[in-house]
Amino acid sequence: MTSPIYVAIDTPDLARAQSLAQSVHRHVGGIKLGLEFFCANGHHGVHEMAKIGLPIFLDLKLHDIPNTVAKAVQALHVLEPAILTVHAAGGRAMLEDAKAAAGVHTKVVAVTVLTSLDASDLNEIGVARNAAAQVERLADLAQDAGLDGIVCSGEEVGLIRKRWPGGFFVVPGVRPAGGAMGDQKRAVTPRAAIDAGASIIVVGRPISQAKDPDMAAREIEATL
Ligand SMILES: O=C(O)c1cc(=O)[nH]c(=O)n1[C@@H]1O[C@H](COP(=O)(O)O)[C@@H](O)[C@H]1O
Repeated sequence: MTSPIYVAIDTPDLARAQSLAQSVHRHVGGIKLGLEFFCANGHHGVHEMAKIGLPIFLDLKLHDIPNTVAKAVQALHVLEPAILTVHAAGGRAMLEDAKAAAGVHTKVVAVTVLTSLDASDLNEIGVARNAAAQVERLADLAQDAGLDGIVCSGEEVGLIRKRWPGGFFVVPGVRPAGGAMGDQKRAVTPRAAIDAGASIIVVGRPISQAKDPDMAAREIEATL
């Protein structure tokens, strides 16, 4: 069975990204490339990483007016990402246009409430409800707009899976028991995320900062 672990390759250094992906490629199901990597290496970098032979999750969290996002998604077609992220807070028209602009082989998923935010952060940006209620609302919008799924924390994925049984759910910010949280605030263990209904989990620093990234990936895989 394909591993549900997508390793987040968060570095601007292409050679380091290649070496990290090579070292873990037998124990992960895909590679997630985000803003840090893409701003430094662009299309060329994505093409180079695709040579490793794993699906590419392009996490650019697009969030702009519908026309701009649709044109950006079209410009990414040539990269044929397996998964692409947009922000649900961009609204219905932006979500619909992003999905329409994506190729048939690309899953478009909407980021709901970042896993680095808690209730007090939400309150500061004018969201009075708690994270779960806000994720629920944005997940309903994403489903209505025809997206493939959402990104949320492991604390909410069980609730959303019940409302949207066929959805594709990405859970980042997971931490092995006792692992350093860093900037993550709504983290669960990889196993808890999968048990609650995650389709895939995104793991960055617990693998990339480990002394032996391959061993760290294997240890996480063994818990699933
Ligand atoms: O869209 C994402 O992947 C994402 C959404 C979110 O809410 N939280 C989140 O941490 N991420 C990404 O998931 C990865 C988590 O990295 P670590 O905290 O190092 O495991 C990073 O690449 C983040 O950009």
